[in-house]
Amino acid sequence: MAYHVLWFKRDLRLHDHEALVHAAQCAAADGQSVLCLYALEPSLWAQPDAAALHYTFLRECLQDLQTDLQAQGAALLLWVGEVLPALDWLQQHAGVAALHSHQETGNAHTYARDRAVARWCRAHQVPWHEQVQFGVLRPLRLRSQWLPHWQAQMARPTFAQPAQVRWASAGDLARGGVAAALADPSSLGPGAPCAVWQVADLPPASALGLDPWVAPLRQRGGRQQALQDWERFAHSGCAAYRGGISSPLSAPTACSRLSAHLALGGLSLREVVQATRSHMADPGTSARQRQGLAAFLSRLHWHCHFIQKLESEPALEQANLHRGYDGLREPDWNPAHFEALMQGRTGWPMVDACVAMLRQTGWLNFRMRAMLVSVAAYPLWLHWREVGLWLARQFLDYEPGIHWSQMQMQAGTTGINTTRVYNPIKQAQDHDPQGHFVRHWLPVMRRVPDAWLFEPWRMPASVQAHCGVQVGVDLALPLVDLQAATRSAKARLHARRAQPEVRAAKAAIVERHGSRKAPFARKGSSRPADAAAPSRAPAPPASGPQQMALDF
Ligand SMILES: Cc1cc2nc3c(=O)[nH]c(=O)nc-3n(C[C@H](O)[C@H](O)[C@H](O)COP(=O)(O)OP(=O)(O)OC[C@H]3O[C@@H](n4cnc5c(N)ncnc54)[C@H](O)[C@@H]3O)c2cc1C
Repeated sequence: MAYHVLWFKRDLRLHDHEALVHAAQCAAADGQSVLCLYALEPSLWAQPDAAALHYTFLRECLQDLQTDLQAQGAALLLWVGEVLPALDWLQQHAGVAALHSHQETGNAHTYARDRAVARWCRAHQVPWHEQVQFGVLRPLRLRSQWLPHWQAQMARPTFAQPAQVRWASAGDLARGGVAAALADPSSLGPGAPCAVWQVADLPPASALGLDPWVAPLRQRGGRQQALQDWERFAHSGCAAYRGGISSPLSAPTACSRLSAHLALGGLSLREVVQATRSHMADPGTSARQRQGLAAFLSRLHWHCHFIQKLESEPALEQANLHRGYDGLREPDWNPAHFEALMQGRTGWPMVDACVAMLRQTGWLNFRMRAMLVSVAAYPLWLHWREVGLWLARQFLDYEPGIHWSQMQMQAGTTGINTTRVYNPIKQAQDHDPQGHFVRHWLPVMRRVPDAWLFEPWRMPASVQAHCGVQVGVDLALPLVDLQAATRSAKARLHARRAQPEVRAAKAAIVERHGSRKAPFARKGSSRPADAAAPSRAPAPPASGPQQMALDF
């Protein structure tokens, strides 16, 4: 018996799972069964953006998936090894009628792996049916096609889990010899992969070579948790969304906290978009909640808008989007600055408190992420790539398409965005005026008097002695003079930007990656433009400062 292999990737759910629906239809048509496969690929976990934090969350997602599959009588084959040997092995022991999955816009490693899988499928004449995940278009020939595509994808009805699926059950696999062969390690070859049937039997993070640190206050993964998080946001959090998402004090509850669930697919983006719209249309939803949901909906556009950039330009994970910025920061890499940033010892309390929060929770709101990158990229003059790898390992919701596009945008190397520099002292004054946030995450700041909250390094020796805080010992001194270093960084960036060849190359980037239309009809409106007829012609590319303006 050959199987329709349903390869789960970052789509760990059964609801609104197009690849599952398609696999079930194909299996029903040719009298075969659907075999569910998840491959825990050691090579992927060896990449510099991987962390035990992600792995722990993944296991929780897999656990929910396995429970849901078991309730259907389906087995989940957990292959601990690379995908190609898994396919080889299944082909040899059972036969692969077809491979079914969602399209993935991942990192360079998964991109190369998917190309290898495509070659394998061609060589073995196995059809690979890849379904669209998110509102990302492959291939995107014209950027103006993107918004209509996003709208059409989000308007499609969600896929209910098919009632009748011929699943490969544990019993079928045992009878077909697959389970028995898997139980016999010699059938898998020397040194190599193994397969388990229970998530609990997956290897620990250390076996994958991962640093064991896992943020103790992180969010939990899995479909059930994702649904609970959505319910919390839809019924209480969203009322505080507008106005609440900028301060790191209010953001943890005002934001949806759905990003990690979207990254591993515990929720489909479409189901979130549709649930948001129906909640907005519900007469029981207050005006304040509706405003919050409308602003949230705009972020769901941005989700795919940014992933589309990586889909269209896979190199942006490693190289400047605008190659005219090559060599700008590279020669000046300062390991001491980077180390101090990672340790939360920059000397700017708001920055150091964010690093502490990130380490404990695996999450920061958008503004604080942007501030961290801005501090790294301007006054500390660090190249975005290493900083981005470090942050990728800290963010529970690491999504390569959003992450690398944002890293470059905040570092000023896209060539099409206005330079945005976040002053960490001003951010503290605006978003943590009483110092509740910094004092929570940096206990030493609790001893610093209010008058010195924003610039504690200026405390006179007598004040330091009085409050028992020695600057340079208990609190780091700022690594550089903020104003002077920022001014010099901006001047260097702008000098590069002014070069004729750099200016000349900008238009092509706007054409390929620029946003075409703000998701809102006008600023302040609670009516999302995406509610308009999808056939409306998109506006011409924006190239001014509003290009990437986010309505914070
Ligand atoms: C340097 C940097 C790196 C980032 N890396 C990631 C990442 O790896 N993964 C990730 O999901 N987000 C990333 N973001 C975007 C944003 O900070 C997070 O999506 C958001 O903080 C997640 O919390 P939330 O789900 O509560 O967001 P909400 O505000 O509730 O937003 C809902 C969803 O919209 C999307 N979204 C929100 N803001 C943005 C944005 N600015 N750009 C694109 N999509 C957005 C996310 O999918 C998010 O889950 C990054 C931002 C910056 C500045």
